[in-house]
Amino acid sequence: MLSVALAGKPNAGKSTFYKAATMAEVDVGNYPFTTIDANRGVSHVRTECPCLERDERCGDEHCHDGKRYVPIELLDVAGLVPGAHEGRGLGNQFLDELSNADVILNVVDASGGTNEEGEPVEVGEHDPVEDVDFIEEEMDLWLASIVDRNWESVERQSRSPDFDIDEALAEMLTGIGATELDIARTLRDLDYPADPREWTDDHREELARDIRERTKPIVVVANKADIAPEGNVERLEEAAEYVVPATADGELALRKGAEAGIIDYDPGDPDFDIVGDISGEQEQGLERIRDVMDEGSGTGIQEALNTAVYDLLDHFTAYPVQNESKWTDAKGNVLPDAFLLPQGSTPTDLAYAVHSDIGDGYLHAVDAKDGRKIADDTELDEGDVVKIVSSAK
Ligand SMILES: Nc1nc2c(ncn2[C@@H]2O[C@H](COP(=O)(O)OP(=O)(O)OP(=O)(O)O)[C@@H](O)[C@H]2O)c(=O)[nH]1
Repeated sequence: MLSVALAGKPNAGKSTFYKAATMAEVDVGNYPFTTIDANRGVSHVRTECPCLERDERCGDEHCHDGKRYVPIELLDVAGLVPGAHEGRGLGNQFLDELSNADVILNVVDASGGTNEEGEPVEVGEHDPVEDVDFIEEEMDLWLASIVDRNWESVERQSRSPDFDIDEALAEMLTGIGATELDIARTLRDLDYPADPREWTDDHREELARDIRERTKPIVVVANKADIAPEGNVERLEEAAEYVVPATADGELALRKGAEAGIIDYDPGDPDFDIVGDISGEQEQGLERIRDVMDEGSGTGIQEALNTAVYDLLDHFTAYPVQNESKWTDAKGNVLPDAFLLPQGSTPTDLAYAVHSDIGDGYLHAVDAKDGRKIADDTELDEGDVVKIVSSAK
């Protein structure tokens, strides 16, 4: 499962985001409990279900009337303060938790109501743009320290006649999610000496920064947009490439309201309806949330997760089925599974995502939308429904 990590200063709203995004709004068959442990839970990205192209909706728990929720893992990493990579506030332990993440959501307090240490100050007093750079810097320095710690070993290996720097670096960095391809691409972009003993600190820092950018891309969540002074969100949008204005508090209130049957809302909806009895005070609170939703893409929580997975990681959703005309599995469930795959994935990749035996026994695939056989090197697309024919049982 893809893994998305929430990072940021203390009090930026990570736990609120996490609570809202892992609430059991949609139960997904294989993952009945949304919380795996205290700070690791199941959340979802939202996409359009292919059942919208048919007369009937799938009607089960992961599809809400054509809104399809596909599981991902969400990690809530405790607040990071400047100097985290040197261990300040247990920061290096927390940074290590990012090793498993495929993409980072940097939750920033866009209201400027918390200082660089995450302590409360007057709203507008702190410049949230600083919090964009600081997380990147701490992550870069954390990675640089991993490279430093292991450099002696690379130097030692370099004395061997069959030394290969790509392999040595890949071995060092697979733990933080770097592949040999990431390393090869990074080394192609860097100007560096062939002998590791001639590398300077600058070479190592550059390597760390480049690998970090490749393996831990960042979406900035401009949280507390409901109370952010004018211009703050716009300045954040200028400071980083991917910025999503959000209200984590707002999303939590909406999900709780939906659970209690007071409001009609599905995660990621651009708006909500009040359908139950509520007090004047509650209504005022909900209208403030609506103001934020009107400005951006809903509360921003679903949008942030979707941006991370579909835009930054460049994944798409494919649906394997066993019966290509009914789009069902052996038990008759319609579109029972959805898989997130990187762009460029083929039917064989989908087969392997389903199960390694299905992948090993792959014979051919059929596009369930038109019933035609798909060439093995076809790049699948968002919403493809595919029957895989495999010799595996
Ligand atoms: N106004 C407003 N307040 C928010 C929003 N999201 C979270 N908060 C508040 O911000 C405070 C901090 O939120 P948390 O979720 O505990 O922050 P955190 O980043 O997890 O903090 P640490 O656990 O210390 O790292 C709480 O009082 C939240 O209610 C929001 O969208 N708007």
